[in-house]
Amino acid sequence: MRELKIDAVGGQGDGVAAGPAFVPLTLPGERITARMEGQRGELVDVLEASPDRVAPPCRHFGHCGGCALQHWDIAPYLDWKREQVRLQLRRERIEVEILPTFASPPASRRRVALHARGGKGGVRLGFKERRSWNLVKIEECPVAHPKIVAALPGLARLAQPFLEHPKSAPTLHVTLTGTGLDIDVTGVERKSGGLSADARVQAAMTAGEFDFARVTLAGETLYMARQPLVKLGPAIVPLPAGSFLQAVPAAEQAMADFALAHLAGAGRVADLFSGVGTFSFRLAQNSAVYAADFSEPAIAALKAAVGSAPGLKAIVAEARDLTRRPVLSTELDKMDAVVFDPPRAGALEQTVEIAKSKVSRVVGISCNPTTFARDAGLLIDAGFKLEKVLPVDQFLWSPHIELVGVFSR
Ligand SMILES: C[S@@+](CC[C@H](N)C(=O)[O-])C[C@H]1O[C@@H](n2cnc3c(N)ncnc32)[C@H](O)[C@@H]1O
Repeated sequence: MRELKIDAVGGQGDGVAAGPAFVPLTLPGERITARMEGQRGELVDVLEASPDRVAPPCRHFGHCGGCALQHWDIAPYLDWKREQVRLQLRRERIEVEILPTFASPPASRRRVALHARGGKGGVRLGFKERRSWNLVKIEECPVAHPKIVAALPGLARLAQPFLEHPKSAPTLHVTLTGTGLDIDVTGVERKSGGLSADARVQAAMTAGEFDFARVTLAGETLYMARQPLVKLGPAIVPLPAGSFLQAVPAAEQAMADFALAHLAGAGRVADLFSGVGTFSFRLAQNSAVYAADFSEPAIAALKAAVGSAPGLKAIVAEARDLTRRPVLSTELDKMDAVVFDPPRAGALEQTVEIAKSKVSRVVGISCNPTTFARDAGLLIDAGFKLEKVLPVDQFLWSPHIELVGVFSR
């Protein structure tokens, strides 16, 4: 057992003391005791608590790996997220105005991935434990939308047939859409014939009983009462199974508002890594849009939704791998602006082309400040100024941070 003084909260959300020693569930300024294993510790006791320590709103907090920072008052927690963005940008020697973090409200997350395990007491449905593969059975979740929380008993029933093979470890990817819950199940053992006919029927019956919109098995439709639809700006989009969707509608809107404010008056905009058109449809209210993403189902859904919003400017969408076949600088020269929103790995190859082009306005949206800082560095070297950054707290009480940065030259 060691007594430690916590100096800061590190990038993974753990308290950090001299050494370094990392102790989860602690806060800057606290004196604590911890049981240490190497550099990692488990909190035993808080001897002197921070004035910013608050009672966590969820009874699962501390065990559940979904949240790391519920014990921190919201203002210092949001400042810490902003500071994480500043630190990552500083590593690339980028100094920029960073706005206060946009805060997603509790109970607003429309997407969760729930793991299911069998056992003597029946199906357990929940999230992974902190630093373990064990499962915490979830009965409440202050982050998820109440309609998802209310559906937990039905989702546990739905998981049952997917556990028929002892090697299956199903994950239910649950999305709350405008027409009800859309559930894509992965982690089901495919050998020995895959899911049996009986299990498929049982899953479909349960889906009907609980009025789920659709159930798919790694993208294959097992049951569909209604096409899952999402409203993205002015458009209504048929969501492909297992498709990417921003986790919190309010955060999505904040990102879109910030991006669009920078692009006023742009005649043509390229929306790269467009997904199903989260930003494309909003952009197309004022600008002609070229959208590209390597997911063919996402591009098909985007195209199918164009007619749902009258009065939009032209939208052209293309399934394209932007790592292997980035949109070339010569193609981008015909655009007035570019929006890019890549996965965690960033958009190195595509950014090189943006940098070489004549485009003068760019918006970068990212779920990884480290790769964003790298890509931003390339644009700055090519004469862009990173004007402002908006940190977005889309994954409340987790260490994840998203951001939008606007560039001009
Ligand atoms: C963070 S999501 C953003 C999607 C969309 N902008 C939105 O907000 O809903 C990243 C997108 O990048 C796409 N993607 C991943 N790797 C890609 C690649 N190599 N080329 C093109 N698109 C890719 C994914 O299909 C996904 O739609």
